[in-house]
Amino acid sequence: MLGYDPTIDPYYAPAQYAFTRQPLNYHLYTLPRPEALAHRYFISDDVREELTRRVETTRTVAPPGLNLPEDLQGYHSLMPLEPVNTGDTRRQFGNWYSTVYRAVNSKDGAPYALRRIEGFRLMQQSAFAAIEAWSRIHHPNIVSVREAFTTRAFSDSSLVVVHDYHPNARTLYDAHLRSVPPEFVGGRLQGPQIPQAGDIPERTMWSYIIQIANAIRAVHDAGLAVRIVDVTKVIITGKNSPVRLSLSTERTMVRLSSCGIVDVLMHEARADVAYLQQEDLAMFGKLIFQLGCGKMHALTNLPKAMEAMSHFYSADLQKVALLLVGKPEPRKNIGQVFDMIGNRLLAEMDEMQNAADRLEGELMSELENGRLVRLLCKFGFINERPEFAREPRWSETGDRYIIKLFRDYVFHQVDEHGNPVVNLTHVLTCLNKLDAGTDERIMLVSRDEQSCLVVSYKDIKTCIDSAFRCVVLISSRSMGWSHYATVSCRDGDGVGQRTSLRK
Ligand SMILES: Nc1ncnc2c1ncn2[C@@H]1O[C@H](COP(=O)(O)OP(=O)(O)OP(=O)(O)O)[C@@H](O)[C@H]1O
Repeated sequence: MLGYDPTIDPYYAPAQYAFTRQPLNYHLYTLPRPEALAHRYFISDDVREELTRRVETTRTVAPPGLNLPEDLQGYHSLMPLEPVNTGDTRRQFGNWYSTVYRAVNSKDGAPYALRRIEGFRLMQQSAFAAIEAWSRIHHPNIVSVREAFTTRAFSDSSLVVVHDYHPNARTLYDAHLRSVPPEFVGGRLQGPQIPQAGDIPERTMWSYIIQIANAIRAVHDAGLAVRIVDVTKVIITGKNSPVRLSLSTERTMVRLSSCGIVDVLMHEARADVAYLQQEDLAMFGKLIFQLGCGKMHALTNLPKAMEAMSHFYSADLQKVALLLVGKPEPRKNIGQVFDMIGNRLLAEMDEMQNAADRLEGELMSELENGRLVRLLCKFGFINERPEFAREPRWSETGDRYIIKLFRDYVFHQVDEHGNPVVNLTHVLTCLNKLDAGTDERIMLVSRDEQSCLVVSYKDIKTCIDSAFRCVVLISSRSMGWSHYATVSCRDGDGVGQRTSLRK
């Protein structure tokens, strides 16, 4: 591609385990595109990078020596999503040691997030009833719960709860409250980063509040309680960049993770749901104070926390936080939060619709690409086959000679000095016209300039279809498939014909 410099490699090193991968230039397609061209052929670089990173993360494998089970009740390829430590630094879930793994389900081949709680003994099967109730909740701001089981595969008695997997998810704690020591990035010293009150813009705070409140409402409406609304258990699962930088801020998607686990762990305690729902609200209020004040222990001194919040956030936001951490009372419920946030909800809706519009736009620019790839594959299958070399139809007097000439016309253009012309727009235009089979005529000239043919895209399309069907037929015969219906190796308009083959 024009301007492609393989030495400039936007190399991305995944955070968890380093591995080597082939350099991939994310901007490969975008350079030849003139800025003035309104129509864009490919999704934007930031979306492509984000999605590529997700795919890449999904395919990372666990380093050797972790001694993980090969099969865990139908899940394989376990990969820890957090450092697997021993000793004092081990990660805890309440009073239990816990680790989150990614694993692939053998039945559907999809990756899932498995939270393992160590040293758990199931006393009553009914403890899993809550998981069934949770698996019926499908909400954009809740990480879906799939199933739960106990296992001895880790050489102990563990509880495993399976959730949907969101590659590259980060907890709110990691994103906003974790202190980062000074470090060298690309040869430059950066940091330290110490979270401060007011670090998170008010708009983002409202977005978090609305999304989490929305999730809590769905859970309460289903007669359940979240039971753990915590900065380490709310994950950021994606970012929608602004439609236009000047118009809006980036919108971040957050989801409650770890749902259903406390219900199983505390099954025997049998607490009243209304009481637990009040606890959810208090935990939610605490989370707002933590994020607003930039520290975990914000609520140890409420007046000080309020003062810090008042410097950076509106009175409305403070009111919501205060309501939530206030005394539990029967009339207090998550609906009250929505009564208080009125207009902010509309702003959030605007952001969501803008984000949806933008993604739809991105989709539009990729819409034709699958079709063009299929066309290019057809081309690849039929062009330059040595077995056709002696066939008269591919010779200079044969009807399929135009496929060769057309290939040169599309890909092997040269300028007046004989230098290659690399013009993606020309290729895409030709392929689109070919796929549509337009009546437009073009002049195909052989390299030695001895032959010259004037043909329409429709003619070329017919030729390519016929040649491709011929290749498919020969290939299917060699595989023992008998010709069943309409495949024809003869020339003719193959448009709309279907191929069905039977062994
Ligand atoms: N459903 C999920 N999909 C993808 N990643 C997840 C999912 N749930 C959790 N994670 C990731 O797994 C890691 C560990 O999650 P965990 O909830 O244990 O957070 P934590 O910060 O380690 O909290 P704690 O200190 O309480 O252990 C985090 O990086 C989190 O982003």
